Amino acid sequence: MLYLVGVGPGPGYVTEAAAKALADADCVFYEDYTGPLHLETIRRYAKTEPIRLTRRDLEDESGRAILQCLEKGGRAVLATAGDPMLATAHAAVVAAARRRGHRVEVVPGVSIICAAMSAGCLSVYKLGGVATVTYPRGGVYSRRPYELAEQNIKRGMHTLLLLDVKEDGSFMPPRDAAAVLLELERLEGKGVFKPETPAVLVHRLGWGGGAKYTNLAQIAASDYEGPAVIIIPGVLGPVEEECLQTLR
Ligand SMILES: C[S@@+](CC[C@H](N)C(=O)[O-])C[C@H]1O[C@@H](n2cnc3c(N)ncnc32)[C@H](O)[C@@H]1O
Repeated sequence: MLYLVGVGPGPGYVTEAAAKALADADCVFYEDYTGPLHLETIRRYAKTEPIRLTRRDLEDESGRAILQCLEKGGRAVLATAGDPMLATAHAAVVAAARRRGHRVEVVPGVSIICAAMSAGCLSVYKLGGVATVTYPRGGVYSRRPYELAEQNIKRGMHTLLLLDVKEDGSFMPPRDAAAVLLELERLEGKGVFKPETPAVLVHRLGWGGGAKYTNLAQIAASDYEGPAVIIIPGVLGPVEEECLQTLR
């Protein structure tokens, strides 16, 4: 049996279901490339030493170590930060295990997507598509955040932007993300990401950070560290507006 276990955005968000899955497992694997994971928390519940898997182990090797544990009849856990299935490619691990006849249970965790909407006072009813702000690869910028925000804004929807993970595993700081968005504006020129564009910055949630209602120019000049998300609000309702003013 394989359990995909989400342990939430930071220390202290482990659910009872997650704790039980960790305690009952014969093999505990974790990955920390889709979000920062508090290893001491995993160790507190697991009865075996957790084994770190890289993106390559999971995406190119199809999680072979996990399958080996399952094939010996063991109960395996793959623990991730946040929710194990939101904004990750772990559905492939689920599919690979099920194809081999193993049962799989997903133990949902508090996702940064939910946590950021809550901390940022924004209604999930108006959440449009989600995108990731990435560093240019080979000098080329992904235009996805721009295109998506443009569509969402036309529909009055909020745009939640996750931020890139660097090669060394560290998280893109918000100032770099704002700089990328302003550069996309320079390339596209449709007025989607202007310096004065209002933005909700949610940084290091669960790790002593918080939420701030600000704009892209101020984020670009800030020294907040990642991990973080930036939400570009759509049309605000009066309650959202009132609550956001408390985050200034
Ligand atoms: C690829 S997403 C994975 C989301 C995760 N599966 C979840 O459901 O929470 C990872 C991104 O979420 C954001 N993130 C993760 N943890 C965060 C935190 N504690 N506070 C703010 N943003 C966070 C960062 O933008 C990071 O690059």
